[in-house]
Amino acid sequence: MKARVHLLRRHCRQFSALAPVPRPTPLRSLAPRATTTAASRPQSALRYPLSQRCPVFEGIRNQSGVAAVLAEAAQGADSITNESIISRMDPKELGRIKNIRNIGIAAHIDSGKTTATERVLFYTGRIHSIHEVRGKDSVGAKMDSMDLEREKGITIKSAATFCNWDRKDPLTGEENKYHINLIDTPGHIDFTVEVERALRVLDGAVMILCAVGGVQSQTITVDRQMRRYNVPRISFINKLDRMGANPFKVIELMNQKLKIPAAAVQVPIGTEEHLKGIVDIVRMKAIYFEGLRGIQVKETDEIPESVRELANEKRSVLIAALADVDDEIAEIWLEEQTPTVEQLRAAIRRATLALKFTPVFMGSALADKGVQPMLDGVIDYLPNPAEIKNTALDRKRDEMSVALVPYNSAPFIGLAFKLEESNFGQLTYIRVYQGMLKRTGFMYNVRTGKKVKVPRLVRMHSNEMEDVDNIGAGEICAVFGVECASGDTFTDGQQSYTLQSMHVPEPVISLAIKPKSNNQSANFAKAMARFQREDPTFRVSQDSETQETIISGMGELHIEIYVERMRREYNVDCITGQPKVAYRETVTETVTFDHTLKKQTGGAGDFARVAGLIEPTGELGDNEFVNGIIGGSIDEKYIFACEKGFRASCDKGPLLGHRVLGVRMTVNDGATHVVDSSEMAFKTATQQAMRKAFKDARAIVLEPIMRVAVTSPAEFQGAIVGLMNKRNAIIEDTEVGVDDFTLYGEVGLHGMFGFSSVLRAATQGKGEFTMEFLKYSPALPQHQKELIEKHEKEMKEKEKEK
Ligand SMILES: Nc1nc2c(ncn2[C@@H]2O[C@H](COP(=O)(O)OP(=O)(O)OP(=O)(O)O)[C@@H](O)[C@H]2O)c(=O)[nH]1
Repeated sequence: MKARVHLLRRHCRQFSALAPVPRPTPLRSLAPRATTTAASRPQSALRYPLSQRCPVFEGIRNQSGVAAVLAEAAQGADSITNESIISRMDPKELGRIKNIRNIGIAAHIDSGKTTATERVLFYTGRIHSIHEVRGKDSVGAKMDSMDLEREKGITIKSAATFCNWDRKDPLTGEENKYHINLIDTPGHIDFTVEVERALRVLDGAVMILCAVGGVQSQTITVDRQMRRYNVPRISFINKLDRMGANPFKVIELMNQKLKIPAAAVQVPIGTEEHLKGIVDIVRMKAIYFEGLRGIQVKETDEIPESVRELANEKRSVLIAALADVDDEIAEIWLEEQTPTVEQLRAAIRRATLALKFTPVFMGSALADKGVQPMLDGVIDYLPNPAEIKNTALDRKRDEMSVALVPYNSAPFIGLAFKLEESNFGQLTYIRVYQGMLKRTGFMYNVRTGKKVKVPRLVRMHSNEMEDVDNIGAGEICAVFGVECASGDTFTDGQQSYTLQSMHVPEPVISLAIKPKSNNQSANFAKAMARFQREDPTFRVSQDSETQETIISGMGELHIEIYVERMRREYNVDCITGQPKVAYRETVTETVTFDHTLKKQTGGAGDFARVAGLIEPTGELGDNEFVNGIIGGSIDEKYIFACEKGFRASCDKGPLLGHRVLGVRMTVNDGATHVVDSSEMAFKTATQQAMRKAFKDARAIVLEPIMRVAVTSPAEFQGAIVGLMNKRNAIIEDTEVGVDDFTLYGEVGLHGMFGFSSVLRAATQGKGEFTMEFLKYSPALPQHQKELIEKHEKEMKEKEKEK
């Protein structure tokens, strides 16, 4: 089919460009044929007796309604389709859920996420005036509620809000009030976990791109994250008012660099300072934004002469792109017909939900243009909660994946995806997947087995909240006073289901930290505990030798922000050490060991003999301990001590004292003394054996390799390449734009400390860079040698001090 479509493309493009704008006919059905993870098993699965496949649900066969749907969903994630769930939904509930959208806004730094969200809140009547990010009125945008965010003009924490969008469908004339739960996420890579957790619980997303910057490094990261969680998206090219804005170049880059086909559903009427409005090329209408802050949307059939040809051309491109991903449009095309507006709109929705396509909207949030049609796009093309297949794991059935049913009348299942300390205690954000959450009701924490009361239930509006009595399936809310960890599943106590949590990246840098004065220790400890609870990428540990507190995070900015928050929010000034790279250690060869610990010089002695081998596991992941003892040469209780010794050695590797990755130890022989052997002796013997064998097994130091993107005006190209070469970077790609230059490469993290000031100096403050963890790789031999020598010297000095 695809090949034929390609062959006919040129001919059809011509045809479509000349075709008259079709007259809208009543919309028949906008229901998608396929959804993101829509199951393929047909409903006829119900013909088989349930008890044959799932004894748990034996007896439920005769039940009808919700029980039958739940039983079917419990057969496995693929046993039921979203259409089947929706078709049997109570009409009132269906009416409610069809009008809900849970969406996130994600993009590269400074693309205008917060600025666009501010407009969304204004146009939906949630706020009554617009304040800009770094605006002259010093108020700051609603969603950047922290002082630090307003001062720095960056989003640090994702913020949730909700709003209602009254919409009259232009094709059917149907009027509806849509309830939109919206999460604005930070753009900076150091706060990427905020994007991860938002995407984990949202049903759809708006990806914002800059009309000048195009596809930037962080756009690629966000693209990856959206794919990781199967999140359908619409795209919005912002900043059309900027000099050099070129939305079609951006779409070309999207098609080249992102792994999802994209095509415009709008074209601009003018760009830069001539931006006047946009043309909706699905319905072929010109749209202008008038009145205070563009609040009045004026639509006309008169497309300005200057963009008429462009609009026709881009409409053909849109149809061609859809024909590649949607059979219905492909067929229409092969028959040399032009799809109707209804067919086009339905195809865009189908393809978007099936993750095969992203429709591209455009405008300028700052110039108050294009935001309302983008909101209409959220309604038209992003899924309601019932159109997304959400799954859980059944702990009673070997973690089998089962489907969740977004009915209010189903048993409650929710995920705590974000925690925040507030003046009223811990605030826990929950996405309700199934059933209802009620104020003063009870829920059970699956991890701890504890029953907890829900004393207060709220909807969040940035840092403000609105009390509610209950929250239905498919919605997002927050509860107060519930002790839990981020990623915990809550149920009604009857279910054995758990929800998979989000991906948490490993921290890559760490530094020693302590309060300046001792009387701040209590506050310091409080702050540490809170930050750790709220942010899974911020870790706190204690160095067992120096007793120093070590904090680890995703980058210099991440750590800097926490140190600053400690000062502002807890009145604790801190002294920090130099940032350190989180190196790792591993072995590259298999070696055997046979080690005896023997201290038997009068009185109670120590005796333990351990023998076996250590080897690489083949993956730089968890370490493994294997009990290979046959015949009882080491007693079972001492084997456990051996494992403890091995794990302790892995926490503090023999080369540098950094964590060990990917090592397997097998203990297959040993000896025990009736009197002198003890758990302690076996633990110590294993540690000693590990220390020696580790080095014999050609141990190496691994360092975090970062994926780096550096952008600056083109004149600094040479300087940037020089800076990266000096850091032994592998330069993967360079891009020279009209007047800017971007370099993509991989660099060892240790070379990147202090890079922001070096870059600033080399580019007159005009260069920018982003970096994110890519992988662990062996450090260069010379660097390894230096690190090991330095570590050994420090250890000797410490020894002397003792
Ligand atoms: N010219 C122009 N500037 C814009 C537009 N939208 C936003 N900006 C400016 O771009 C800067 C960044 O905007 P934000 O809304 O903070 O961007 P963001 O994506 O939320 O930023 P982070 O969350 O820090 O990544 C601000 O100075 C805005 O005023 C636009 O449409 N046109």
